[in-house]
Amino acid sequence: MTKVLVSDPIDQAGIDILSQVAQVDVRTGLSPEQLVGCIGDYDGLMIRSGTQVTAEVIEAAARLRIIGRAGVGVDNVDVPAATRRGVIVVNSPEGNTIAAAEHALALMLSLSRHVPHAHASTMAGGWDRKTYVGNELYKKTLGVVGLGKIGSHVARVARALGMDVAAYDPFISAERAQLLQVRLLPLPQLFAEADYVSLHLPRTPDTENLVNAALLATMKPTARLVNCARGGIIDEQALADAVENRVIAGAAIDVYAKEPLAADSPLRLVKERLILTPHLGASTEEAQENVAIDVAEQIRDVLLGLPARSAVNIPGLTPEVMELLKPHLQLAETLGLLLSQLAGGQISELEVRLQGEFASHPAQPLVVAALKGILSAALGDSINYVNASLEAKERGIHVLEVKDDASRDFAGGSLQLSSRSPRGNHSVTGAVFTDGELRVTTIDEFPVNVTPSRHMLFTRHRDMPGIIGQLGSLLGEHNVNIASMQVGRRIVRGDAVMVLSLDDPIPPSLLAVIHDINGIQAAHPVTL
Ligand SMILES: NC(=O)C1=CN([C@@H]2O[C@H](COP(=O)(O)OP(=O)(O)OC[C@H]3O[C@@H](n4cnc5c(N)ncnc54)[C@H](O)[C@@H]3O)[C@@H](O)[C@H]2O)C=CC1
Ligand SMILES: O=C(O)C(=O)COP(=O)(O)O
Repeated sequence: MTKVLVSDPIDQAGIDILSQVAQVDVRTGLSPEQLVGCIGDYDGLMIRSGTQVTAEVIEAAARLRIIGRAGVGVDNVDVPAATRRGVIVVNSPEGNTIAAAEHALALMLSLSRHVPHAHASTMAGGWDRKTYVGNELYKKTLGVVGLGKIGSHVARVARALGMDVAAYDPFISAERAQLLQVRLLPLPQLFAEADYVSLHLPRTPDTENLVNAALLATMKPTARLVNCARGGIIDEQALADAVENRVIAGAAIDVYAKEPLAADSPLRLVKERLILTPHLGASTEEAQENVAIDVAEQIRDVLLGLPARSAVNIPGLTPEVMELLKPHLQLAETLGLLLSQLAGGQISELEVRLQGEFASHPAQPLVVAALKGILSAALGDSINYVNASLEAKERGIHVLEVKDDASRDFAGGSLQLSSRSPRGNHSVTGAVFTDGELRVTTIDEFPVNVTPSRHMLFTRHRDMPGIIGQLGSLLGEHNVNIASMQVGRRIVRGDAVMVLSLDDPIPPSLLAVIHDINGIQAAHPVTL
């Protein structure tokens, strides 16, 4: 009997769809231990943001074929662990967009007119018409950080309210911003100019604590901050201090670094000018019906052997073709992520070259997997195999697909990604060895032979005595353990590349020191 576990509150419409193909057990509020103890009985799992699907849970899920996230963010799912186990992860990229946008706007208006505090004061018997004098949004400047689906809708409504809208989004083209009648600004300028800042970007290693004490201090003392995106993007202690000390005029927060928000959180001590809601951005009847139906249909389809339309980690292909291409898709995505970090930002052209036996595979899934890897730094959970091509097109990435079956560099063929960007051209090549292991075989013009690992460091340098030793010693001094090291060069004492697989991430402060080593021309930390 096919069984599906629903471990967070899901609209009945979704339960009804699942019941067409499976026994559905609704068990919310499970402890991590309880979830690990029961997940082995289930073929499908449906969640929202409350359930933590850890590697331990996935390890225990012997029968699990699909995890359905009824919403956008899958940061509560160990997606790499699911992919390694061949468990499809799907989400609903658009089902709660309007709900989240409207909650951000509701918080902006509530902040401006002190609604919650005025309500509490009146309910307590007060009649205070002085303390709660507010401000208008009309003709004020809104700064949107992350001009994606939700950020774009917030911008549209804000403009209808008579606001001037600016945005910071390093991955959005000027044409798209112009279409939305939004000015693109660098982040520091946006925070300095805005009367309101609203965050609508994913939580990624690059956005962790993006809004810190220093950035908050650049805001106008009359400015207000709203976060309906993800916790962890704002340093919560810094925010509590900034509101308490009137560095900014107020803030409204819906999401938190760790949820539920701790009882002793510094945010709970701020009595005025701060509004807190318990992750309600998607909590409307309409959104919950949307996401429940969207994801339940995908779970049903996958359990019936059909492709999923919003697969986060595996393309919408039949499971049989998937099984055949899985290592090749993982290689393409890994090379894409690697290339995006070597290119350092907006890629304008991508060539995907299928060489040797690779040329016999369908190209589109590999192109899509490469694009997913390239865009994953920008889009986090929102990028998947279904929307990667569209998102790339919207970001002005021109894709070239080349099949070169004459190439004989590796028995199983190889895949080469080459990029053009304002910061130069780069290329990476990889192959899938007979044991199924992925290998990076060239970086730019240099031959290497590296197994991708979670933390890596790539350097371009002059081939000279001592440089390898210096880098090794420096990493050791900062407790960064080297798993493997490879040097690629064309001529002795010429230009060279070094590839290190690391057990630990490179702290930003260490990267600056690495750049200062004599002979180092470039250094790129990569997290896969
Ligand atoms: N509070 C809630 O209940 C909800 C929260 N969310 C969260 O809202 C966020 C946005 O969701 P969507 O608009 O659907 O995603 P989206 O993918 O459509 O838009 C995200 C945008 O952020 C941009 N971005 C990525 N890194 C950036 C950076 N470092 N600086 C500036 N911009 C950056 C991307 O280019 C993209 O345009 C997601 O993190 C999602 O999890 C979504 C729904 C409900
Ligand atoms: O869709 C998202 O990313 C959300 O944050 C919504 O979270 P929820 O489903 O309301 O727990």
